[in-house]
Amino acid sequence: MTEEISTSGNRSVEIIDGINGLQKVVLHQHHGSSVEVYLYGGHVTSWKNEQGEELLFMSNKATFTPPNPIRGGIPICFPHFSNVGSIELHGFARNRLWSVDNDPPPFPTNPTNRVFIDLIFKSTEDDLKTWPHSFEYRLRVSLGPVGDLLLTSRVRNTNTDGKPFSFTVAYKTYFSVSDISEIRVEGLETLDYLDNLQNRERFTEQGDAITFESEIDKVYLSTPTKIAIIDHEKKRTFVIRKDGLPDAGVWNPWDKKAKAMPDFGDDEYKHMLCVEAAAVEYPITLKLGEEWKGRQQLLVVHSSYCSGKLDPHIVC
Ligand SMILES: O=P(O)(O)OC[C@H]1O[C@@H](O)[C@H](O)[C@@H](O)[C@@H]1O
Repeated sequence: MTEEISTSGNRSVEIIDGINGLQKVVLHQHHGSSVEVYLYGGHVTSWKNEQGEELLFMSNKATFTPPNPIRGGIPICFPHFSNVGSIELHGFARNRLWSVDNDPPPFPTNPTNRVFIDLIFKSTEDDLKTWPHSFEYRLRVSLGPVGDLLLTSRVRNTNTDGKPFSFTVAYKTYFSVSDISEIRVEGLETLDYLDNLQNRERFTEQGDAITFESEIDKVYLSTPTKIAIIDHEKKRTFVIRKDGLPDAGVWNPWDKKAKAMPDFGDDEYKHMLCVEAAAVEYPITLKLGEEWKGRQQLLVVHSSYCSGKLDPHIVC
């Protein structure tokens, strides 16, 4: 089934059947970049540049079979990130069916030259039994004229009992990298982090860019609004720009954990890195009718990118 939502010039938004018949929305920009987002999980599963190269990692063993999460792309962790209380790891939003939101509340400015889709997720009767709060989670997925990917989340408290609720949230972004041992991440040096491999104890990072030689599972706290992932071999740098998401998870399972994961290839850890724009340290509390907004923009710049300067417009 194909449903064309809009076309303007060479830009288009279509809904088509994806893997296992799960519906996906495909956004195309006029110069050839594209994005795919599954209604299952509101999950961005593909982001391609003008040359058609995939920029996100997706495991060859990923199952697109509800109720399992999809291993790769950008799962949305909500109403909590990580393992808290009785709810499943990383919350239930990534394992539920979202809908197209045909009449979202307006944004302060209308995007020009962008293609986008609005999705909405509300909890099911079953979800209310484990997390008894009504909410509307709206997600706009938007592809820009230079191929940048912008995700905007808006969460509103719609609790009929008038009670506030608190949540944590993350865009668990799996970046595709040439070789993890050659990757550097800039923007997290000297920051405090919680180490999930050491009972979430708090430590302070050294002054150098982050490099990778073993398993990592950390949440960096109060991070800057820009983080760069530098991949020299691919001659490209991902720049994450974020708003409303002060923290950043960094995860790679490395060899032993990779082997233990049924939906992940033994060697795939070499070609992925999760950097997760998040609000974790201080949960967000919303009173009835209040709304929270958090944005992540992903850009790719060439490797002539200046080390130590997080401005993608500066080329050395
Ligand atoms: O296998 P999942 O549920 O997608 O989670 C994978 C990893 O996700 C990371 O974000 C967590 O910090 C890890 O602790 C976790 O193991």
